[in-house]
Amino acid sequence: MPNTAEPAAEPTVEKAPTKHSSSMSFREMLATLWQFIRPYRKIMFAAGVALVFTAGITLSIGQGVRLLVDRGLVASSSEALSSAVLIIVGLALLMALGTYARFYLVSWLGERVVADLRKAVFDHIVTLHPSYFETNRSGEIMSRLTTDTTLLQHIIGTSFSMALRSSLMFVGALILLLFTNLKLSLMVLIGVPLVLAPIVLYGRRVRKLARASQDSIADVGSYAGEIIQHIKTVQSYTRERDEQQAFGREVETAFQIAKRRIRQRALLIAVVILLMFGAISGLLWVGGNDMIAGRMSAGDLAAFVFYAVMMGSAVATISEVYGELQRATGATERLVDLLNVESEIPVSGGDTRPNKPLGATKAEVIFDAVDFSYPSRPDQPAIRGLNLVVEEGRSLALVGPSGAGKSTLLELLQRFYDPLGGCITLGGVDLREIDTADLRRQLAVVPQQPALFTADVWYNIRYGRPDASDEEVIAAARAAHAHDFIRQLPDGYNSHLGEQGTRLSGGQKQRIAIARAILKDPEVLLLDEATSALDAESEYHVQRALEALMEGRTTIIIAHRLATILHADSIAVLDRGQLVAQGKHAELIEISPLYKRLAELQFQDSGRRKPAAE
Ligand SMILES: Nc1ncnc2c1ncn2[C@@H]1O[C@H](COP(=O)(O)OP(=O)(O)OP(=O)(O)O)[C@@H](O)[C@H]1O
Repeated sequence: MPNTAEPAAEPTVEKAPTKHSSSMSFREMLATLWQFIRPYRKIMFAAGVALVFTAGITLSIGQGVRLLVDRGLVASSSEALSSAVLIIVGLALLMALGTYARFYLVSWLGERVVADLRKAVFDHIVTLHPSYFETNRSGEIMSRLTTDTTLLQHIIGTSFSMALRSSLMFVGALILLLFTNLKLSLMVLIGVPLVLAPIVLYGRRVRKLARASQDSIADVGSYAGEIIQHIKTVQSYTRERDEQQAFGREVETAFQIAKRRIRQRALLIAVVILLMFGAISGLLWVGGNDMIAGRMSAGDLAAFVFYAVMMGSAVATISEVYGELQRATGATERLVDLLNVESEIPVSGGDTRPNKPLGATKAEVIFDAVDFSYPSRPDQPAIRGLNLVVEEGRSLALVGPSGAGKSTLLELLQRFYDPLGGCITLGGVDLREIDTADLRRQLAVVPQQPALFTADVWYNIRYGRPDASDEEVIAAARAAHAHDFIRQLPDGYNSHLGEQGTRLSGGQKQRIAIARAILKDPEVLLLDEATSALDAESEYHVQRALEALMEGRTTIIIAHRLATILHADSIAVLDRGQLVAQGKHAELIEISPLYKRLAELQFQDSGRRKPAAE
């Protein structure tokens, strides 16, 4: 059996998080897969029995052929012929039964193990810290979950069993050959490597090209995916022709690579045929001469050719499967890497059901000398020495120019990242000491671009509290000023919101998100007000809904509207990650030139609309 994927593969310990080098050995791959196969070892054992059984039957068919030729054909006995044919038919029947069991069990094993593996990988992915997804493209993670696992399914469900079966056939055929005719067996033993060496070596080259071909097809796919995703931008800038041409070039490149591959493959097939039939002819010639000279029977010769072909095809199968096993090593390694990434933020069970407040915890939020930079930009502090207190039940508006760090504060408070210096406390407890599920249970976020799932309104509003009753959902929707527009949707609350909620307007999406937050009834509310102006009516409803939601709750709101700012108990002005001023609107206009400028520029428009919102 092939041993390692690469000649220099040293046994590495797969510790997290390893990089993409193909350092996993074949043995390590087996050990990893074994962890997933072990629960089904009984099935594997049964599959093994079926495999040995069918291999044995296949080999004995050679003996049937010998009987058929010697006793039936050569002796011209129709009685012996029929019994030999009956034996062959009987063997075929047994083989069919055995093959049914083997195929079913082995394929079942492949599908089952990969289903478990997919679940394990997904279960792990959803608990990973968000910064992991900033440094790893989601497309790549998706491809591990689909392509890599599919490859493993093929390996476990097909290739392993083929390799095992071929090895058994090889050994069995060899033994039977040796019994039949020693001279010819030696010829075969020398001939098989001679015939197969060029095929195997050349096959490797073809496989490399096949991989390149697959990669280029993947490029074509991701190119098309991006264009479809941004179809409106493409059309509005009338870039259809350019995109068609660019896509055409990608497809042509893929075709050129495929052309090289098929040319090589065609050549390979031709070489295989020539070598195989050349070798068989050689055997027939030597064996035929032996037969004429009376040194062996016609049946022996027939059985001999049968076994020689079987041996040759067994070796060819093993060499073919060998390439696949190498690719499986890469796929397994990538999956193990993913499974080994440890979340930097520990996530506890993620059980969202109990919606209880933490005993005596007061919903007071304190940022104490917080320093933070994003992992992808370690040299650029996003928050610097920030001190901020949000008293329980009070609201704080965050204002500041773009990139000041407002969203970052909300992310830190949800513990998607940990501060590099200082600490953040909720009710006097450091966030790092609160179970993340408990922490997040007390928070609700209404983002600028609410995330809606491809499901109905019920599901989307219930997302933060799946056990809420229909009445509670409707009450939350009413409080969020969403009930009326939801009722007017084609199927009311049963209406599907389409992919990412695209069938709703911006203001409507926000009100769904507000209803979701109201239903969750959190201790602390985090709001990111929409920058894009809503129409006056939408804004009125959203504003009212927010007021209802903020009532008596600790609220931190990234504010873009004067109405919101005037309502807030306190306003914090941020600039380049630092707190530059804090107070009420009137004070800040006096003491903070930055705030004055922001108020003049940014809050002007909404200021004018204020009467509508009030
Ligand atoms: N995921 C991220 N990775 C790296 N840097 C980031 C990330 N998110 C934000 N930043 C950087 O951190 C700084 C603060 O960004 P943040 O999003 O908190 O600003 P903001 O005040 O919310 O701005 P805006 O009002 O435009 O949303 C910016 O310099 C930004 O480029």
